[in-house]
Amino acid sequence: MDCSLSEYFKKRGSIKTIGVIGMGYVGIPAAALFARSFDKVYGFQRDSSSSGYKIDLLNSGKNPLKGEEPGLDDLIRETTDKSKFECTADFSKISLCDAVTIDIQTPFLNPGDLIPDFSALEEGIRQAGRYLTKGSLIVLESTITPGTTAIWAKKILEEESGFIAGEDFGLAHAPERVMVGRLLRNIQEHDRIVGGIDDASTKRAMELYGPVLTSGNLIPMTATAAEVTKTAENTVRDLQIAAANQLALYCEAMGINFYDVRRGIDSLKGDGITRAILLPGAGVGGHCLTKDTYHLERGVKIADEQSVDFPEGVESLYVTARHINDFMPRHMFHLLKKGLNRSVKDMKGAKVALLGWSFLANTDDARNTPAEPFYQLCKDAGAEIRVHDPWVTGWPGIDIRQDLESVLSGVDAVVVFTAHRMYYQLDSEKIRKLSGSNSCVIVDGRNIIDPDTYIRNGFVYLGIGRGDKNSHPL
Ligand SMILES: NC(=O)C1=CN([C@@H]2O[C@H](COP(=O)(O)OP(=O)(O)OC[C@H]3O[C@@H](n4cnc5c(N)ncnc54)[C@H](O)[C@@H]3O)[C@@H](O)[C@H]2O)C=CC1
Ligand SMILES: CC(=O)N[C@@H]1[C@@H](OP(=O)(O)OP(=O)(O)OC[C@H]2O[C@@H](n3ccc(=O)[nH]c3=O)[C@H](O)[C@@H]2O)O[C@H](C(=O)O)[C@@H](O)[C@@H]1O
Repeated sequence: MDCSLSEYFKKRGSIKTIGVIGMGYVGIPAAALFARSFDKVYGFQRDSSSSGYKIDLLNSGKNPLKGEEPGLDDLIRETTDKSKFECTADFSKISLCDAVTIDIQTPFLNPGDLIPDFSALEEGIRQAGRYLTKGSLIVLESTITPGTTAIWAKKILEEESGFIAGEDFGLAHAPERVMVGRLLRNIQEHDRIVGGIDDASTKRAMELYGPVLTSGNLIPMTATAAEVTKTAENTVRDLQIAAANQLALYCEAMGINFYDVRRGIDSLKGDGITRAILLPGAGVGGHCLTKDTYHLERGVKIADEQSVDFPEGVESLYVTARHINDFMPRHMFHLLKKGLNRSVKDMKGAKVALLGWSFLANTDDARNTPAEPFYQLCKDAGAEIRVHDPWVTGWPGIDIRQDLESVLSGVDAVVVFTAHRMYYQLDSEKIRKLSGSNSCVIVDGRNIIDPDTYIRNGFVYLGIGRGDKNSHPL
């Protein structure tokens, strides 16, 4: 009689060798941290044209991720030097692993139809299924539609392996909660949601994640609850940002300073009073908040439980929040137009400096950057737009420069899209001289400059949420 899954795990003993599929922003730090706590980690990366280069780079001890990631360069060098972390495209080595985690991208090509592009994820899961062994554990870390682990992934793994999940191998979902710029710290310090398809899988997954946590705690639940937790926490964050963006648009319309209102609202303290007025901005980008709402919405739609009881004909609050956040680059375009009108210049032919292409400060991650729709609006309106970013060195079809002075020389307008550290040092006098204009427009999408300094220096200032300054006297 075949033993139970728990007995398989017991026979195999403690987890020693781990596989991580997908060497990206999540997989690389995850693999490096596992390598510090366990005997051996294989980083599985398909040898694709866009990412295959990472295999040799990582094996030479180098970090493919740019941007500031404290501790990651050293950890990669240390673990590869000790041959504890090895990157490979040979998926057969999955058969050597006691546990395999999957960190592959899960984008939506067109959120409108709620169909995610799971093609890459499916390929990775099939590879895992092909080579997994009895008594191993498979953990999906990618952010996925609720219901994916226990239904879709389970089916594929069983098809490929001929084994049964929950009997021959463990299966769980343990979502990553990292933020670019603090990847290592977040993996170690955030509480870790661990959701197995059964108790034995959950317990085994806790053995996998426990050793890498420093201050974080393990939070066990079911696989589907873990999927809802992850997609919902990003959905709620997106909603909070949309609330701040909508309030900022109202403050602009009413001629008041959003940041006065925010300080006022935050002053109300006391039991049970919680509030988090986040920050309005030029838009919401990244690989997660732009898609996880749609994973949650899809999860509700495909769940075979009873249909959701919701007000007739009312759009989901969460999808409305997505629309508000996706509107912000267009609002930035409206502010720019207003500024150029005030400095008696046409958008057509205007020279515009766009500062910041990445979606987040001090990183090279520009996926779903809100700067792109803004760039397109300006181009379609006939403006000549130049892009600066200190971290993003290339983007298809966009000339991104690292020389700020060349981007600023002779411009009619400067638009701040990303709060990169270096932009806090922008000098209004220097920009005025470089632009050569006595009425240069400056649009602050991240509240990083002081309006009065620029207004005193002859700029036409506009800022998100700054209704008190956006119609200042010239
Ligand atoms: N980037 C972030 O800050 C966070 C991302 N996540 C989630 O983690 C998942 C991964 O995201 P990222 O690491 O940012 O994506 P990424 O695009 O940076 O990395 C994915 C990696 O997997 C590789 N890959 C794709 N298909 C493969 C296959 N079949 N076999 C082997 N390798 C394959 C890609 O070449 C790439 O190197 C996504 O679901 C995302 O939503 C969750 C939290 C934070
Ligand atoms: C619930 C939560 O905090 N989720 C985090 C989020 O991190 P992410 O890398 O997407 O960065 P983020 O700080 O949410 O910023 C996303 C976007 O939103 C914008 N943003 C952010 C905060 C704010 O007050 N206003 C604002 O406009 C940022 O400029 C950026 O363009 O999504 C990550 C993910 O899931 O990838 C997740 O791991 C992180 O913990």
